[in-house]
Amino acid sequence: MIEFKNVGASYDGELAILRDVSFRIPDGDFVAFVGTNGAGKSTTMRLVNGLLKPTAGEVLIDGVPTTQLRTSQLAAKVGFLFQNPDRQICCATVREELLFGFRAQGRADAEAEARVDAMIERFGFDADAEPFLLNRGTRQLLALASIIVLEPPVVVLDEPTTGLDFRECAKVMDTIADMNARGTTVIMVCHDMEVVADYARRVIAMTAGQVVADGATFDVLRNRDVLARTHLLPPQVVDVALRLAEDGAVAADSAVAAANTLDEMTEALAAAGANAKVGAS
Ligand SMILES: Nc1ncnc2c1ncn2[C@@H]1O[C@H](COP(=O)(O)OP(=O)(O)OP(=O)(O)O)[C@@H](O)[C@H]1O
Repeated sequence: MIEFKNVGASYDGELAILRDVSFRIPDGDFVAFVGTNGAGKSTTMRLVNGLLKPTAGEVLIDGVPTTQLRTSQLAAKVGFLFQNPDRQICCATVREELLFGFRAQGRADAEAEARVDAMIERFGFDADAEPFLLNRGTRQLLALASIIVLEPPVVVLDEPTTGLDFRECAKVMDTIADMNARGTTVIMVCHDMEVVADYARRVIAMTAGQVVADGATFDVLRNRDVLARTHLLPPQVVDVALRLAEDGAVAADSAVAAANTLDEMTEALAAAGANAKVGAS
């Protein structure tokens, strides 16, 4: 469990970047932080992994304040994927890169080697390839794999899909969803509302260093007031559903107005079309 209790944060000790931020993330949750540039999302991620300590309130990991945890204890609990994979890639080969975390934790044993081998096979990596010569998507996957291989209970991902094409994005996100299905808590910052809609179970929306909404993904993404305050566009299917209801083209309580996904919208429109045909005949 990750808990923020009335957290404040500052980089220079004077200017408050976060103000009175509180939330709880239970084990196994999949939470997306969304909001405008500069809202404080990355700062929140740095507080979760202990890179930054709060200037007010407390950040608790399994009930222990991050101020009382050593860096190695924090690293064992929280894996962190930087926005730019090149900030964490540092080894000469893919295999070395995947072993790096084990070496840093002093446990590069036979089990570590076996897990690294399994990871290489799973992603189809070339074990001897030089990481910096790989394309951007593969470097991002390698950075992600080097965290997953350590099996931390919590992963924090700062914009994991930035700069990836559609297929790379799906591969990275499906890997993250798979980790979550096996029990890993996932906390990510994401600017792509389609990705958020497809994968996150919960959304925390921030603006100007404060939380403005925290709830089930579509409760937040369908809330016009929250969307306006955070300058976010809803996912396209939600946008169509909301507009049709707002324009009076469909009833506010209809299945079309309630559709959140492409499947739900297709089904609702097909059913509405079938009804119209029955009515016409
Ligand atoms: N290392 C730093 N030193 C000083 N100020 C910083 C630092 N990092 C971020 N800030 C400031 O803190 C505020 C919040 O930044 P943060 O990166 O947390 O926002 P964000 O919501 O993640 O934005 P983005 O979506 O652009 O990444 C911004 O005003 C930013 O300029």
